[in-house]
Amino acid sequence: MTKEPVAVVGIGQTKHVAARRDVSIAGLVREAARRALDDAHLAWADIDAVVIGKAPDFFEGVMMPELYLADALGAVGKPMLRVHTAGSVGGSTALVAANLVAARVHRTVLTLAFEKQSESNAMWGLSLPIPFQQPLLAGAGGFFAPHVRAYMRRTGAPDTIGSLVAYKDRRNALKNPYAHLHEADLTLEKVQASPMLWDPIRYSETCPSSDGACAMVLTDRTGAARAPHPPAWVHGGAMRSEPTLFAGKDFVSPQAGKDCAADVYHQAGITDPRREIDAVEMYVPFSWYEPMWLENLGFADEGEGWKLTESGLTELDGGLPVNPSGGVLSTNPIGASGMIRFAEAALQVRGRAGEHQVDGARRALGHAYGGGAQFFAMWLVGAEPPAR
Ligand SMILES: CC(=O)SCCNC(=O)CCNC(=O)[C@H](O)C(C)(C)COP(=O)(O)OP(=O)(O)OC[C@H]1O[C@@H](n2cnc3c(N)ncnc32)[C@H](O)[C@@H]1OP(=O)(O)O
Repeated sequence: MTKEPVAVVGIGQTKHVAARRDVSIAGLVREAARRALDDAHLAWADIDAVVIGKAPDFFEGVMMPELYLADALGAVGKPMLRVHTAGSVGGSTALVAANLVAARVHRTVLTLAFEKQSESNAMWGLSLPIPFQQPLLAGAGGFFAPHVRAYMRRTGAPDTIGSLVAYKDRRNALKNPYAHLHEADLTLEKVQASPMLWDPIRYSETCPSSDGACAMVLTDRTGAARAPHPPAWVHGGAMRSEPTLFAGKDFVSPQAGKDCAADVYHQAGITDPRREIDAVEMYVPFSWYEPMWLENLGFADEGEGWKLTESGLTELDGGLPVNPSGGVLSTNPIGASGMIRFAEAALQVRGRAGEHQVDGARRALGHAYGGGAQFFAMWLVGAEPPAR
């Protein structure tokens, strides 16, 4: 039996900020969900199931928050499911929801991901005291900085690349009203002069810690036909995982990421991603991950990703715009960040991205990764229904 085509008919985000002190976690998720329903012109009663995701409970210090969120998300009396794959969870959550529609288990599913990091401290939440480990592994930046160094050494990339990415993404964020950081007076020189946090990652080359939520309404062909705005259609979606550490693990370009991208392209009939994909929302928490993922996702040959960044190809008006929304570098409510990438890709092909719209975007890739670069989730969405 063929799969049911899956359409994204509703998208909602909160305005991401350092601290949403005016709402509880329940209030935060409800705000995003309400906006997604409004976009789809649907009511809570139209939703058959809810799939929710967030990163580790350690981030807010609230154990299993989903246990009390059913009411806020209109899920009382309906199936509700939580997904967890660390930082990639927003992407995996959307894929689990999409698969429920594709398998005809449910017709219309609300999917949502969130993080309210102001209620904890992600840096120290991510510095787990594992016995016999070197003690200076401070936060995600401390973990990923050596892999960035390895990339620079392997490729000979000049040390200006990271600042070019950061400057681009922060300027794109100025066009996105939901982005956390709006630094109108930032210059490339200021990025390059910002304090070094985790060598070679500077303050302006790292993501902030954000409070935020993102929600989407996914539905079948019948639901899409009733939608008030053009839907985004899922052409391919995949997840892959690998352990944090194993002999031969390539931290610069993990095999699981390559395999995940290849699977998505195969499902979507993409043979030349650089030319066939119009916009990419890629999970870049530290700026150097843009050239690294350009290679991992098959947009550039190994060792060449930084050249695409340097050439301006990934700018909003370039041939392959990367993170038109401002990306994770401008907004990082960790659990929600993967879903924001998926949602922003969908906004692009729906033609509803506002000021950060990529002209004529017909196919876009949403990408998420998490853990020790070990969980990957991606989807490719299009303006037209899938041909097969
Ligand atoms: C899979 C993954 O997602 S891996 C990534 C996981 N996430 C991280 O590692 C988070 C990395 N970031 C951090 O740890 C912190 O944001 C730091 C260290 C960069 C800054 O720490 P703090 O100064 O304590 O940040 P805090 O959240 O209190 O924010 C203070 C102000 O600085 C701003 N800010 C925070 N980070 C940044 C940044 N990188 N660049 C510019 N401004 C920033 C905030 O918006 C806030 O401004 P506001 O008061 O006007 O809203």
